Amino acid sequence: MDRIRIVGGNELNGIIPISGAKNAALPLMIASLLTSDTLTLENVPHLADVELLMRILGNHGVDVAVNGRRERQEDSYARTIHFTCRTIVDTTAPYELVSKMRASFWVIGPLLAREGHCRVSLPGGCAIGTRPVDLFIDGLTALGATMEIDGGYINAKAPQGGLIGTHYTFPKVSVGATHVLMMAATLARGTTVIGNAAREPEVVDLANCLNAMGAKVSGAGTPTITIEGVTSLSGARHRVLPDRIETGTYAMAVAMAGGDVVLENTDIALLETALETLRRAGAEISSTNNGMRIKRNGAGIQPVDIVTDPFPGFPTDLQAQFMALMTRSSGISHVTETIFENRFMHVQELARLGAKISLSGQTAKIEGVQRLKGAPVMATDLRASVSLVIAGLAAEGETTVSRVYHLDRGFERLEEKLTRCGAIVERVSE
Ligand SMILES: CC(=O)N[C@H]1[C@@H](OP(=O)(O)OP(=O)(O)OC[C@H]2O[C@@H](n3ccc(=O)[nH]c3=O)[C@H](O)[C@@H]2O)O[C@H](CO)[C@@H](O)[C@@H]1O
Ligand SMILES: C=C(OP(=O)(O)O)C(=O)O
Repeated sequence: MDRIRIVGGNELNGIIPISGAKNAALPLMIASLLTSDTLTLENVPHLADVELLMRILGNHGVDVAVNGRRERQEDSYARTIHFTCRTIVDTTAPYELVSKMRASFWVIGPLLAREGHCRVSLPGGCAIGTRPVDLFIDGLTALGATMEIDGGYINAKAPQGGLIGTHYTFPKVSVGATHVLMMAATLARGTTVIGNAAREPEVVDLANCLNAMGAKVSGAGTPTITIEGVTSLSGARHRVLPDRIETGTYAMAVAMAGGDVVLENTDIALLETALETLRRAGAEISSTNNGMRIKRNGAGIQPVDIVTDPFPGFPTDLQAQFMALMTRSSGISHVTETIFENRFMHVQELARLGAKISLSGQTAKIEGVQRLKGAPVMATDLRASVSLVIAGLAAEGETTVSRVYHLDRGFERLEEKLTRCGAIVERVSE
């Protein structure tokens, strides 16, 4: 199994191209199930999750054609991919595939809307909490579907004549359930109003794509989304928005290691809360033509408290990375996780590098230390794994991160992007 080897101590200087967002690409790809025409997506990142979803969609009858072409400059490999689902050949999403990635469960919305029935395995994904699917079940039930759990699967059935528009307010904000209800409602009869919807930029990206396909979605990006059902959707061409979590991750890497880096093909407006937090921690951040520039000022890293929250709050997907940064701050900081109940597995791994972190319920107290020292550590989930890389960049000596498959789910060519900026990071195969 591969490991990532990091020799800490080098500053980062140069340019890092930001990829298309994994968390936007996945629902956008799933939207291809809603039409018999071709959905063309540009700027699709090359990630394990994307490849797995291609296989899952292929199982349902989606033909996937990849136009590997180099965009803009040699270090950008954003792909344009055509997804065509003339007919749905299989309405079952099997356990073997869905259990590997949470988002693959989201096929339930389009399959139900287009075919009127489906059988979808309960999901797997990062082990960061129990991650139930009650909101999906309640939301789709509100659209008239019958939902039944049977042998680890959900059997979903739309009423005769298809799903029916409804008013449904989520009791809790869920990104995935918002994606699914929005997709399902595009082909429902009548108007659906979703209350307490997730406001994440990826929800807006999906709504824009659905509208380009002929859907009538308004209000995405606010807590109330309105969808007027249409009888069919057509093909479209859509560009996946930049990955705000990858952007924030590299910004934190620079804040940690020091240096001066331009993050290209991204947008500062996608992660204002996280960047404001980084400024308070001592980073200098400015907007550029097509991205941002980040420098660490001379004052070192200041301690800052954060609380994760749905967008526009501080993203849970940057919590581990920020905690890694705080391990080297000049004081005491607190990180409170409010989205997932078990998203602190990086704590014990950061401790192996010499970090001082104590946990009390959903809050971690981090006492900044003068030095971290390299050690073998283990990736436990996607964002935790990259937090260990960030810590390794500032640790003395060698850090090796095992279970790199977590990292490959969401970070495209991480070693290459960091190495080009002067870091010593390499993939070692055993
Ligand atoms: C592929 C993708 O986009 N994944 C993101 C998505 O995950 P995902 O869509 O799975 O996360 P949700 O927004 O649904 O989860 C938020 C909270 O709602 C709970 N919940 C969710 C659904 C449900 O039916 N019942 C329920 O209780 C979850 O357990 C969690 O506590 O949003 C998360 C929160 O920003 C991110 O960390 C993930 O990276
Ligand atoms: C938690 C994540 O992904 P997933 O929802 O697919 O587990 C993530 O992207 O950080």
